[in-house]
Amino acid sequence: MKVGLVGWRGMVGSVLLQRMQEENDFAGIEPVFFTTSQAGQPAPMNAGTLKDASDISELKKLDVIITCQGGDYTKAVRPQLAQAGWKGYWIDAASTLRMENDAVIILDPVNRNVIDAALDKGIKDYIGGNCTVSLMLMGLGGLFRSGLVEWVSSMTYQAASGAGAPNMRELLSQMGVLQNSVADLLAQPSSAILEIDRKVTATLRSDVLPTKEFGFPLAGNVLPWIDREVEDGQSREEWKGYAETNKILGTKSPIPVDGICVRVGAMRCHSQALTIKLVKDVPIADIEQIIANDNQWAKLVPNTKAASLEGLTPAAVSGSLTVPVGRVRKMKMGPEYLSAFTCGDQLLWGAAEPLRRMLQILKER
Ligand SMILES: NC(=O)C1=CN([C@@H]2O[C@H](COP(=O)(O)OP(=O)(O)OC[C@H]3O[C@@H](n4cnc5c(N)ncnc54)[C@H](OP(=O)(O)O)[C@@H]3O)[C@@H](O)[C@H]2O)C=CC1
Ligand SMILES: N[C@@H](CC(=O)OP(=O)(O)O)C(=O)O
Repeated sequence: MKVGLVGWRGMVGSVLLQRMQEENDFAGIEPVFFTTSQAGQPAPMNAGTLKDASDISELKKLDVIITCQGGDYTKAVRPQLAQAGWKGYWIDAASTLRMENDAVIILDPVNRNVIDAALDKGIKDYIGGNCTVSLMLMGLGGLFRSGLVEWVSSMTYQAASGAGAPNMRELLSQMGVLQNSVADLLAQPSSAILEIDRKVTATLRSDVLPTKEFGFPLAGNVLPWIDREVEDGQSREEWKGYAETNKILGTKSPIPVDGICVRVGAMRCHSQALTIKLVKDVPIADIEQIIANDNQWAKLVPNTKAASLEGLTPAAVSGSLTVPVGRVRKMKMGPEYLSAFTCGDQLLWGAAEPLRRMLQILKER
């Protein structure tokens, strides 16, 4: 199987490559590495030289193309390949094709049935889902698939990495500038906290903080809008919650999913606080079993202070495939109202992992 890799050098692509190497996914495939900017330079893994990612005649030779290059690349190249009669499989991290009728959103621990049915039908485009949606479903897919969810409100706490590598750097730079602005006062245990706070706030509001990427301070702040405005006052990130969840699950009658998506100063893990309206009163022990037994990555965290602070945070989860789900309890609104909190690495299950697993599914067929 000849597999083309486009965007392997970027942040998502590097995580993908690393995971493919860890899982020995290169066994049985012939990788061909592409670039939009460095054609002719040596490819990784001694795989010859980098090919031009806009060269349709080279791309046409491939059985599978995996791209993490971004939506503009998808928009430019996928139609040209179709026009050239290419019949291979297209596996993509970008959102461009997700909602197309002849594309599937891939998250195989949750929707392997949908993926298999699409492969049987001859569908060729397999697209990774939005990170927030994928992470919610990795944690709580069991509840959805057991038909227990009437609706979900998801309030997110999304990491800087979702906005890109330069944004992660900017967050850290902002943290450094804030710390420096009060370093002398912090060094004196007797200094007044309100003086420290006043200086930090002045720095946050000044133009000394680097804000080229986010446009605003993220360190010491939260940003209650992600992506562009769509309709009804929603952000596009919030819109994806409903659209992509239902497409991934292949629901016949859509389950309402809505909430507010917020950027916070975490590095690469998205967290979400969920209010779930169940279709009926289900004992909490049964709910915990459904969550814990759904897939090998979802991990139930006991609803205690110690366990939550130990295991249900970006600091605990970063770099791991585990998707902890905790704070599971019935809410005061009534026995059908469930709260939960989940956290996951948005570059792994939120981006790279579903892509490499899709390639494995193709190899098995
Ligand atoms: N960031 C995220 O959380 C998620 C992103 N996605 C999708 O993946 C796409 C890529 O995202 P992301 O990986 O963050 O993008 P990056 O900006 O990290 O990488 C994209 C491309 O930029 C080029 N590039 C230019 N300079 C550099 C450099 N110094 N180091 C590395 N690459 C460089 C590379 O292309 P070349 O080698 O051709 O020059 C690379 O493939 C997004 O557009 C989005 O569609 C999907 C889910 C989550
Ligand atoms: N929008 C996400 C990251 C991302 O790339 O999402 P999508 O794959 O749906 O474009 C975030 O900012 O956290």
